Amino acid sequence: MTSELPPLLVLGPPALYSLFQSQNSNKYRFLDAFSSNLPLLQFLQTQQIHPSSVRAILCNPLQPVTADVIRSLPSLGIVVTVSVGSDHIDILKCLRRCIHVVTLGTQFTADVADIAVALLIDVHFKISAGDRFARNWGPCKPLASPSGSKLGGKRVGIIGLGRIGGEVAKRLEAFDCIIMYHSRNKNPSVSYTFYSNVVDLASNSDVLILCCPLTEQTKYIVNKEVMLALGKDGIIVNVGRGALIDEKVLVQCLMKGEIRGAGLDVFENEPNVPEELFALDNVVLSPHAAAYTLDCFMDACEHVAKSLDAFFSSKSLIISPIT
Ligand SMILES: O=CC(=O)O
Repeated sequence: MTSELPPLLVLGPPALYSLFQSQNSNKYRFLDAFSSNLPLLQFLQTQQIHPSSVRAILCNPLQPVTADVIRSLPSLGIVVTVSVGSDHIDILKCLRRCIHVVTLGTQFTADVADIAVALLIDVHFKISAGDRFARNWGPCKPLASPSGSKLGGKRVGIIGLGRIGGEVAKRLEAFDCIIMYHSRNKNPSVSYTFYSNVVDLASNSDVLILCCPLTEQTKYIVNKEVMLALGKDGIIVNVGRGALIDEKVLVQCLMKGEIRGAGLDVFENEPNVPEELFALDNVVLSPHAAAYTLDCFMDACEHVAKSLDAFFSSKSLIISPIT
């Protein structure tokens, strides 16, 4: 009987948890609050669920777990997010209430790093722009302007040399790029040049790749000054979070040619992408899908399943450090 199963409140688009649901429909009663579009308490009422019987939330970055949500659920004991980042969760409120917050560990690292490199290659070599051109290639049409230079030898500044940033660095070293970085702290185990100041990193880079978490300190870490320091030949790639960049300024810089191009997997107000970007050939857009592979989903499901099993059977949890 599904009604005897523990309720699992799902906040986030169904695509991201449907695999988990298909594997665990005999363990939990899935309550899809995201698709209902109703306020939470009203939604629970329609499901005949008392708020105090909800002990677990499964979520992802597309729907915030706010202080209000947490307050509405007096027995909440765990929030599991199908993401590495936790900026969509009111962590302080969870800490105060002793609610476990479980994020992913390394499940998405390799794929996100691959996509960061893919976005860079696409913008630099104008692959998507060339694709659009080739589809309408007529006999008298000149070729679109070529890419300026080789990728090898480019100076790549990575902002956030954590797990993903480290993998991006490894991949781009194989392309003969020169790696430098900015992080909270200098990493003594790497020989890449460290910049404690992002403007200095940008002035010495041809490419900036954002791989850091979104926090109060990193919001708009790439602002106008940083973009101007990177300059008109510079490319920005963002696989972190949209609000790491001042998006309005980014749009202006791209339109005015104050930077050369951008590869963006994340946006400030997802799912809204600034429309001005649609007409620009120097931009490659991706719908926050860097970890959208079946392999990633399977690994993530395993981690989520273990965490929820441990919680509901009162075993100790595998908690990834919150970055
Ligand atoms: O955005 C995706 C993640 O944080 O894993």
